[in-house]
Amino acid sequence: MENILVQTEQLTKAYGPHTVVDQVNLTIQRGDIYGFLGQNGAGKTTTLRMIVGLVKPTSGTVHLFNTRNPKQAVLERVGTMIDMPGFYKNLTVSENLAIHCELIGLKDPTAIERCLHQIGLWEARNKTVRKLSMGMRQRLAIGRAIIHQPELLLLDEPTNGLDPVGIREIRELLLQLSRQQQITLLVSSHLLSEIDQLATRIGIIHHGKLLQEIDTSILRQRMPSYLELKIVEPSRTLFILEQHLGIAKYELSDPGTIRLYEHVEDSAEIIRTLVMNGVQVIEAVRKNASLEDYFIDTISTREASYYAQYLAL
Ligand SMILES: Nc1ncnc2c1ncn2[C@@H]1O[C@H](COP(=O)(O)OP(=O)(O)OP(=O)(O)O)[C@@H](O)[C@H]1O
Repeated sequence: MENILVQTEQLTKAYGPHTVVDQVNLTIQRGDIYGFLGQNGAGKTTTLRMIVGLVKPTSGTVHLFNTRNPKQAVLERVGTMIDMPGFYKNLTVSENLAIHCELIGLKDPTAIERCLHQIGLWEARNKTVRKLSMGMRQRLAIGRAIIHQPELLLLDEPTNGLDPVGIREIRELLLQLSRQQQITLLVSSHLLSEIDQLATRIGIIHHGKLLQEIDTSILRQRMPSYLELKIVEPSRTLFILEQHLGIAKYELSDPGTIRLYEHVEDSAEIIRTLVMNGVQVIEAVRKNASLEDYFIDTISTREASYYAQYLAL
């Protein structure tokens, strides 16, 4: 129980007739980098808001740090960046942090300097916010959320609106906060590649329902590999695959790309048979299914889901 920082039970939010978060049971353990994945409007922000008490659930409960005083726990042990934060744009980075410390009653004289180093803005401490790049502003926002050294950090779409360099900087900062400061992270995102490179555990929310919660290490072990063929004549290729090789599990992802999920280890034999039958194979690569494949499969019709069957979910 000590290691469970957040646990929701049947957490539900309805606005009028619309249930936007629907009986969500989510668990975050100490040390997790929990990637909370969902498309726009899936219910991520509403769930985060309910966890920290900004929105009252219609039903269900949130347990935070297993404490009887969740409000105090939120103030002292949780950092949040849920709504796009405003800054005093004509004041410097340090001044903005100082104002924030005043507001939250943080008296620690070393807090600002420590925080500036953590977020990589020490050199930029005397710049006005107006002059910062989007990525630097986002780091400052994260700085505000961690200045009181929380154990748990909740970030809603922290890489929204950033360019690839900014995205990488935020990812590195979050990994560093997790590894060096031992902060547990809950990061919502619709950017799958981002979560893929960051999370130790993922939860997939779709139309308000938590469809899946799984450790990424387990997911990676279980993800099927496939052979991706780039070919010129798909119908002829499929005919040969089926008739000559007895392969039935495949996916035609675009007219010139076929993914084979069976007999992947026999790739040399497959290519040889295709070539001997006059198929022009432009490329053949063995790959592991990605988080994106898994996500799309999870939110699509579950009954027809190849991966769900494969993983016995
Ligand atoms: N205060 C509100 N009143 C009515 N509907 C709301 C309110 N807040 C959120 N919603 C609706 O709830 C649904 C879920 O919104 P939420 O912001 O939680 O989704 P999200 O997954 O965070 O998506 P996004 O990334 O677009 O913010 C949306 O359809 C949204 O319009």
